[in-house]
Amino acid sequence: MEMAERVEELRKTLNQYGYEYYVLDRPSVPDSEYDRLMNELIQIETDYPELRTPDSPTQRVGGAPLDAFVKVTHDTPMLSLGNVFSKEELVEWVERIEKDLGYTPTFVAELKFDGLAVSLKYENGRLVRGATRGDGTTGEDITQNLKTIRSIPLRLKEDATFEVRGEAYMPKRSFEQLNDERERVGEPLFANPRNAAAGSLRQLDSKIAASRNLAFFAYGLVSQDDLVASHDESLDYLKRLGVAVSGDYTTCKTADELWDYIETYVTKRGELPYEIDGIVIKVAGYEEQEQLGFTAKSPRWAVAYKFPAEEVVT
Ligand SMILES: NC(=O)c1cc2c(N)ncc(C(N)=O)c2s1
Repeated sequence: MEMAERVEELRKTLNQYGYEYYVLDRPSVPDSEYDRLMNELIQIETDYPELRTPDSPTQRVGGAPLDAFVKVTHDTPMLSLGNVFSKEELVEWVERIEKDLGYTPTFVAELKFDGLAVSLKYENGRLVRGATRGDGTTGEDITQNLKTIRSIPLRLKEDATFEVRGEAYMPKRSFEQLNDERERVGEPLFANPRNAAAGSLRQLDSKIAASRNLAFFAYGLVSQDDLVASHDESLDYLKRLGVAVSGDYTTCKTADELWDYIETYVTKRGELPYEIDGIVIKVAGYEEQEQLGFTAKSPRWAVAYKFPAEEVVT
Protein backbone atom coordinates (compact mmCIF):
# COMPACT_ATOMS: atom_id res chain seq x y z
CA MET A 1 0.00 0.00 0.00
CA GLU A 2 1.12 3.57 -0.76
CA MET A 3 2.60 5.19 2.41
CA ALA A 4 0.34 8.28 2.15
CA GLU A 5 -2.73 6.02 1.95
CA ARG A 6 -1.57 3.99 4.96
CA VAL A 7 -1.02 7.22 6.94
CA GLU A 8 -4.54 8.44 6.08
CA GLU A 9 -6.02 5.07 7.05
CA LEU A 10 -4.12 5.03 10.36
CA ARG A 11 -5.27 8.58 11.18
CA LYS A 12 -8.93 7.79 10.51
CA THR A 13 -8.73 4.65 12.65
CA LEU A 14 -6.84 6.33 15.51
CA ASN A 15 -9.22 9.32 15.48
CA GLN A 16 -12.21 6.97 15.70
CA TYR A 17 -10.63 4.91 18.52
CA GLY A 18 -9.67 8.13 20.34
CA TYR A 19 -13.24 9.44 19.99
CA GLU A 20 -14.70 6.19 21.38
CA TYR A 21 -12.24 6.17 24.30
CA TYR A 22 -12.07 9.85 25.32
CA VAL A 23 -15.42 11.26 24.17
CA LEU A 24 -17.83 8.31 24.43
CA ASP A 25 -15.85 6.60 27.22
CA ARG A 26 -16.64 3.37 25.30
CA PRO A 27 -13.42 2.00 23.70
CA SER A 28 -14.01 -0.66 21.00
CA VAL A 29 -10.41 -1.98 21.02
CA PRO A 30 -7.87 -2.71 23.78
CA ASP A 31 -5.27 -0.01 24.54
CA SER A 32 -2.59 -2.32 23.10
CA GLU A 33 -4.25 -2.14 19.66
CA TYR A 34 -4.45 1.67 19.84
CA ASP A 35 -0.78 1.86 20.89
CA ARG A 36 0.29 -0.54 18.11
CA LEU A 37 -1.35 1.62 15.41
CA MET A 38 -0.08 4.86 16.97
CA ASN A 39 3.49 3.48 17.02
CA GLU A 40 3.15 2.48 13.36
CA LEU A 41 2.01 6.03 12.47
CA ILE A 42 4.83 7.61 14.51
CA GLN A 43 7.34 5.35 12.72
CA ILE A 44 6.03 6.21 9.24
CA GLU A 45 5.99 9.96 10.05
CA THR A 46 9.57 9.64 11.32
CA ASP A 47 10.69 7.84 8.12
CA TYR A 48 8.61 10.16 5.88
CA PRO A 49 8.51 13.59 7.67
CA GLU A 50 6.80 15.11 4.63
CA LEU A 51 3.72 13.01 5.51
CA ARG A 52 3.42 14.53 9.01
CA THR A 53 0.59 17.15 9.32
CA PRO A 54 -0.49 19.29 12.33
CA ASP A 55 -3.82 17.41 12.63
CA SER A 56 -2.13 14.02 12.94
CA PRO A 57 -2.96 12.23 16.22
CA THR A 58 0.83 12.01 16.76
CA GLN A 59 0.94 15.82 17.08
CA ARG A 60 -1.07 16.18 20.30
CA VAL A 61 1.84 16.99 22.56
CA GLY A 62 3.47 19.98 20.91
CA GLY A 63 7.07 20.89 20.35
CA ALA A 64 9.29 23.16 22.42
CA PRO A 65 7.85 25.27 25.25
CA LEU A 66 6.67 28.75 24.19
CA ASP A 67 8.32 31.95 25.46
CA ALA A 68 4.91 33.61 25.78
CA PHE A 69 1.32 33.27 24.60
CA VAL A 70 0.27 35.24 21.52
CA LYS A 71 -2.77 37.48 22.05
CA VAL A 72 -5.85 36.75 19.92
CA THR A 73 -8.96 38.82 19.25
CA HIS A 74 -12.28 36.98 19.30
CA ASP A 75 -14.30 37.70 16.12
CA THR A 76 -17.43 37.26 18.27
CA PRO A 77 -16.98 38.39 21.90
CA MET A 78 -17.10 35.64 24.54
CA LEU A 79 -19.65 37.17 26.88
CA SER A 80 -20.31 36.41 30.52
CA LEU A 81 -23.70 35.25 31.74
CA GLY A 82 -26.09 37.13 33.98
CA ASN A 83 -26.81 35.21 37.20
CA VAL A 84 -29.92 34.30 39.18
CA PHE A 85 -29.76 32.85 42.69
CA SER A 86 -33.33 31.78 43.46
CA LYS A 87 -36.50 30.38 41.90
CA GLU A 88 -38.11 33.82 42.22
CA GLU A 89 -35.30 35.45 40.22
CA LEU A 90 -35.51 32.67 37.62
CA VAL A 91 -39.29 33.14 37.27
CA GLU A 92 -38.74 36.92 36.88
CA TRP A 93 -36.20 36.22 34.11
CA VAL A 94 -38.60 33.87 32.29
CA GLU A 95 -41.46 36.38 32.64
CA ARG A 96 -39.33 39.15 31.12
CA ILE A 97 -38.56 36.88 28.14
CA GLU A 98 -42.27 36.03 27.72
CA LYS A 99 -43.10 39.75 27.80
CA ASP A 100 -40.39 40.65 25.24
CA LEU A 101 -41.35 37.83 22.86
CA GLY A 102 -45.10 37.84 23.49
CA TYR A 103 -45.03 34.05 24.06
CA THR A 104 -43.15 31.38 26.03
CA PRO A 105 -40.22 30.01 23.96
CA THR A 106 -38.54 26.62 24.33
CA PHE A 107 -35.59 26.75 26.73
CA VAL A 108 -32.51 24.54 26.98
CA ALA A 109 -31.14 23.82 30.45
CA GLU A 110 -27.52 22.65 30.69
CA LEU A 111 -24.84 22.03 33.30
CA LYS A 112 -22.52 24.95 34.06
CA PHE A 113 -19.05 23.39 34.04
CA ASP A 114 -16.59 24.87 36.52
CA GLY A 115 -13.47 25.12 34.39
CA LEU A 116 -11.99 27.58 31.92
CA ALA A 117 -13.97 28.99 28.98
CA VAL A 118 -12.15 28.37 25.70
CA SER A 119 -12.72 28.90 21.99
CA LEU A 120 -11.78 26.30 19.33
CA LYS A 121 -11.61 27.33 15.68
CA TYR A 122 -11.96 24.62 13.03
CA GLU A 123 -11.26 25.18 9.33
CA ASN A 124 -12.20 22.42 6.86
CA GLY A 125 -12.53 20.05 9.78
CA ARG A 126 -9.11 20.75 11.28
CA LEU A 127 -8.43 22.46 14.61
CA VAL A 128 -6.51 25.60 13.68
CA ARG A 129 -6.67 27.64 16.88
CA GLY A 130 -7.53 27.30 20.54
CA ALA A 131 -7.79 30.35 22.79
CA THR A 132 -8.74 31.44 26.30
CA ARG A 133 -11.71 33.78 26.85
CA GLY A 134 -9.44 36.45 28.31
CA ASP A 135 -11.52 39.61 28.83
CA GLY A 136 -14.09 38.38 26.32
CA THR A 137 -12.61 40.34 23.41
CA THR A 138 -8.89 39.52 23.70
CA GLY A 139 -7.69 36.09 24.80
CA GLU A 140 -4.47 34.09 24.53
CA ASP A 141 -3.57 31.51 21.91
CA ILE A 142 -3.20 28.23 23.85
CA THR A 143 -3.60 25.92 20.84
CA GLN A 144 -0.60 23.78 21.85
CA ASN A 145 -2.09 23.14 25.29
CA LEU A 146 -5.65 22.53 24.10
CA LYS A 147 -4.37 20.00 21.51
CA THR A 148 -3.19 17.84 24.44
CA ILE A 149 -6.80 17.41 25.63
CA ARG A 150 -7.80 14.00 24.21
CA SER A 151 -11.53 14.83 24.11
CA ILE A 152 -10.83 17.75 21.76
CA PRO A 153 -10.73 16.35 18.19
CA LEU A 154 -7.85 17.56 15.99
CA ARG A 155 -9.95 16.50 12.97
CA LEU A 156 -13.76 16.62 12.80
CA LYS A 157 -15.82 13.84 11.20
CA GLU A 158 -16.80 16.32 8.46
CA ASP A 159 -14.66 19.09 6.94
CA ALA A 160 -16.72 21.91 8.50
CA THR A 161 -15.58 25.42 9.33
CA PHE A 162 -16.87 27.01 12.56
CA GLU A 163 -15.91 28.06 16.09
CA VAL A 164 -16.82 26.05 19.19
CA ARG A 165 -17.12 27.59 22.64
CA GLY A 166 -16.78 25.32 25.60
CA GLU A 167 -15.22 24.62 28.95
CA ALA A 168 -11.84 22.97 29.52
CA TYR A 169 -11.98 21.32 32.92
CA MET A 170 -10.16 18.92 35.23
CA PRO A 171 -12.22 15.88 36.32
CA LYS A 172 -12.45 15.45 40.11
CA ARG A 173 -10.33 12.27 40.09
CA SER A 174 -7.53 13.94 38.11
CA PHE A 175 -7.65 16.84 40.58
CA GLU A 176 -7.34 14.52 43.59
CA GLN A 177 -4.47 12.56 41.99
CA LEU A 178 -2.66 15.79 41.05
CA ASN A 179 -2.91 17.22 44.58
CA ASP A 180 -1.90 13.87 46.13
CA GLU A 181 1.24 13.95 43.96
CA ARG A 182 1.96 17.61 44.76
CA GLU A 183 1.55 16.93 48.47
CA ARG A 184 3.95 13.96 48.16
CA VAL A 185 6.66 16.16 46.64
CA GLY A 186 5.88 19.18 48.86
CA GLU A 187 4.47 21.43 46.14
CA PRO A 188 1.58 23.85 46.89
CA LEU A 189 -1.85 22.30 46.35
CA PHE A 190 -4.47 23.62 43.95
CA ALA A 191 -7.55 24.99 45.75
CA ASN A 192 -10.06 23.47 43.32
CA PRO A 193 -10.30 21.81 39.87
CA ARG A 194 -11.01 25.14 38.16
CA ASN A 195 -7.75 26.66 39.41
CA ALA A 196 -5.91 23.45 38.51
CA ALA A 197 -7.33 23.52 34.96
CA ALA A 198 -6.52 27.23 34.54
CA GLY A 199 -3.02 26.71 35.93
CA SER A 200 -2.45 23.76 33.59
CA LEU A 201 -3.57 25.68 30.48
CA ARG A 202 -1.35 28.65 31.42
CA GLN A 203 1.74 26.44 31.14
CA LEU A 204 4.09 27.47 28.33
CA ASP A 205 5.33 23.87 28.12
CA SER A 206 2.53 21.76 26.62
CA LYS A 207 4.07 18.59 28.08
CA ILE A 208 2.92 19.79 31.50
CA ALA A 209 -0.61 20.49 30.22
CA ALA A 210 -0.59 17.02 28.61
CA SER A 211 0.17 15.42 31.99
CA ARG A 212 -2.85 17.01 33.71
CA ASN A 213 -5.66 14.80 32.23
CA LEU A 214 -7.83 17.74 31.28
CA ALA A 215 -11.15 17.31 29.48
CA PHE A 216 -13.56 19.45 27.47
CA PHE A 217 -17.27 19.96 26.87
CA ALA A 218 -18.61 22.13 24.05
CA TYR A 219 -21.58 24.36 24.82
CA GLY A 220 -21.83 26.77 21.95
CA LEU A 221 -21.44 26.94 18.18
CA VAL A 222 -20.43 30.16 16.41
CA SER A 223 -20.80 29.90 12.65
CA GLN A 224 -21.26 32.16 9.66
CA ASP A 225 -23.52 29.69 7.84
CA ASP A 226 -27.04 28.78 8.98
CA LEU A 227 -25.99 25.25 9.88
CA VAL A 228 -28.77 24.83 12.49
CA ALA A 229 -31.78 26.83 13.72
CA SER A 230 -31.56 26.31 17.48
CA HIS A 231 -29.12 25.74 20.29
CA ASP A 232 -30.21 22.15 21.00
CA GLU A 233 -29.74 21.32 17.31
CA SER A 234 -26.25 22.86 17.48
CA LEU A 235 -25.36 20.47 20.31
CA ASP A 236 -26.57 17.48 18.24
CA TYR A 237 -24.60 18.78 15.23
CA LEU A 238 -21.40 19.16 17.27
CA LYS A 239 -21.87 15.66 18.73
CA ARG A 240 -22.25 14.24 15.21
CA LEU A 241 -18.96 15.84 14.18
CA GLY A 242 -17.11 14.20 17.06
CA VAL A 243 -17.00 17.13 19.49
CA ALA A 244 -17.54 16.29 23.17
CA VAL A 245 -20.95 17.53 24.31
CA SER A 246 -22.44 16.70 27.71
CA GLY A 247 -25.56 14.53 27.41
CA ASP A 248 -26.97 16.20 30.54
CA TYR A 249 -29.10 18.87 28.87
CA THR A 250 -32.82 19.09 28.40
CA THR A 251 -35.40 21.30 26.72
CA CYS A 252 -38.02 22.92 28.94
CA LYS A 253 -41.26 24.79 28.23
CA THR A 254 -41.89 26.42 31.63
CA ALA A 255 -40.10 27.94 34.63
CA ASP A 256 -41.30 25.01 36.73
CA GLU A 257 -39.67 22.49 34.40
CA LEU A 258 -36.46 24.55 34.55
CA TRP A 259 -36.62 24.60 38.33
CA ASP A 260 -37.19 20.82 38.47
CA TYR A 261 -34.03 20.33 36.40
CA ILE A 262 -32.08 22.68 38.69
CA GLU A 263 -33.31 20.87 41.81
CA THR A 264 -32.23 17.51 40.34
CA TYR A 265 -28.67 18.75 40.10
CA VAL A 266 -28.55 20.45 43.48
CA THR A 267 -28.41 16.90 44.84
CA LYS A 268 -26.93 15.05 41.83
CA ARG A 269 -23.90 17.35 41.33
CA GLY A 270 -21.95 15.52 44.03
CA GLU A 271 -22.05 12.32 41.94
CA LEU A 272 -20.78 13.95 38.72
CA PRO A 273 -17.13 13.20 37.79
CA TYR A 274 -16.51 16.94 37.31
CA GLU A 275 -17.50 20.10 39.15
CA ILE A 276 -20.41 22.27 38.12
CA ASP A 277 -21.28 25.61 39.77
CA GLY A 278 -24.76 26.06 38.36
CA ILE A 279 -27.21 25.47 35.54
CA VAL A 280 -27.21 27.51 32.33
CA ILE A 281 -30.59 28.29 30.82
CA LYS A 282 -30.89 29.51 27.22
CA VAL A 283 -33.72 30.34 24.88
CA ALA A 284 -33.33 27.55 22.30
CA GLY A 285 -34.34 29.24 19.03
CA TYR A 286 -31.74 31.34 17.24
CA GLU A 287 -34.46 33.66 15.91
CA GLU A 288 -35.65 34.40 19.45
CA GLN A 289 -32.01 34.86 20.56
CA GLU A 290 -31.58 37.38 17.75
CA GLN A 291 -34.77 39.18 18.77
CA LEU A 292 -33.77 39.35 22.46
CA GLY A 293 -30.21 40.47 21.80
CA PHE A 294 -27.61 41.50 24.38
CA THR A 295 -26.96 43.92 27.22
CA ALA A 296 -23.52 45.58 27.34
CA LYS A 297 -21.92 42.42 28.65
CA SER A 298 -24.38 39.51 28.55
CA PRO A 299 -26.95 37.85 26.29
CA ARG A 300 -30.57 38.57 27.25
CA TRP A 301 -31.51 35.07 26.08
CA ALA A 302 -29.36 33.18 28.60
CA VAL A 303 -28.85 33.17 32.36
CA ALA A 304 -26.92 31.09 34.88
CA TYR A 305 -28.61 29.81 38.00
CA LYS A 306 -25.76 29.64 40.54
CA PHE A 307 -25.87 26.95 43.22
CA PRO A 308 -25.59 28.25 46.78
CA ALA A 309 -21.95 28.02 47.96
CA GLU A 310 -21.55 24.55 49.44
CA GLU A 311 -21.26 24.65 53.24
CA VAL A 312 -17.71 23.60 53.93
CA VAL A 313 -18.01 20.44 56.01
CA THR A 314 -15.61 21.18 58.85
N1 LIG B 1 -20.14 32.42 29.71
C1 LIG B 1 -20.99 31.63 29.03
O1 LIG B 1 -21.63 32.01 28.08
C2 LIG B 1 -21.10 30.22 29.48
C3 LIG B 1 -20.36 29.58 30.43
C4 LIG B 1 -20.71 28.23 30.59
C5 LIG B 1 -20.14 27.25 31.44
N2 LIG B 1 -19.12 27.57 32.28
N3 LIG B 1 -20.60 25.97 31.44
C6 LIG B 1 -21.61 25.61 30.63
C7 LIG B 1 -22.21 26.53 29.78
C8 LIG B 1 -23.34 26.07 28.93
N4 LIG B 1 -23.79 24.81 29.13
O2 LIG B 1 -23.79 26.83 28.10
C9 LIG B 1 -21.75 27.84 29.75
S1 LIG B 1 -22.26 29.17 28.77
